[in-house]
Amino acid sequence: MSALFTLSDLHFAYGPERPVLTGASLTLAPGERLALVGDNGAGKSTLLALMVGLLKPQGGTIAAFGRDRRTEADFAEIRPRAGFVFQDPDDQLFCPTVAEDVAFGPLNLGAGKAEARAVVAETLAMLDLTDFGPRVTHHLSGGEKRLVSLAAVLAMKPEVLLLDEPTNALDARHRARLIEILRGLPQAMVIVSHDAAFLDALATRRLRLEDGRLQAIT
Ligand SMILES: Nc1ncnc2c1ncn2[C@@H]1O[C@H](COP(=O)(O)OP(=O)(O)OP(=O)(O)O)[C@@H](O)[C@H]1O
Repeated sequence: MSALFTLSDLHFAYGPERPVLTGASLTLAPGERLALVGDNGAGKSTLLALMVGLLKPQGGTIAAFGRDRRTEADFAEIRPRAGFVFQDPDDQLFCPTVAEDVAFGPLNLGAGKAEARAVVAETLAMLDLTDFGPRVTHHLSGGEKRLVSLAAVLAMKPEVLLLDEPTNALDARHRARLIEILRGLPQAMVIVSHDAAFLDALATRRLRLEDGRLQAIT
């Protein structure tokens, strides 16, 4: 089967002084749970942002879901299909309540109110967050916000998940539950994490980002 994402020879720098990516290439195949590791500041979050067009590479190509992607319209089309769970949930959640945050994506994709309500209930239940719907998002703990940001992305039923440090701020119980949930999902995913045991439990393949390039870890 063809790759979901193919990144070829990506070059990226935020400014002229220090390049972040200097020829990074990867493919993501259906069903893979690809771990992306590397030192702080290596460029892992930057790479995820490039995959969904939040940043534009200065060189190289990005193909996703069978087509080359260049323009903002190309990336607008793939963003709901490649759900990005940000490192910081405060960048993701902006509605007054949890239910509204989780409903936002489905409503934006054209779901009716009743359908969105059903997706919210189903997604919150899957993450053991059944009673969280009416909670004020802003008042949640860091770990709770992280789970709600995952719910908000899963509610869009993406074909690929891009997870940036998903275990940050999670206690042992929720971390174990997250492993169980992710193992049960059919989607291909890219997981950026410094949590080695978490990656051991999930990854089907690993890449290290070092000096701006990706290398397989065997
Ligand atoms: N908006 C920005 N403007 C300028 N430099 C940035 C910006 N965002 C990130 N950087 C720099 O780019 C480099 C790569 O950052 P990035 O967040 O992608 O690394 P990372 O591998 O995800 O790190 P970590 O493991 O610490 O989360 C870092 O040196 C960072 O300081």
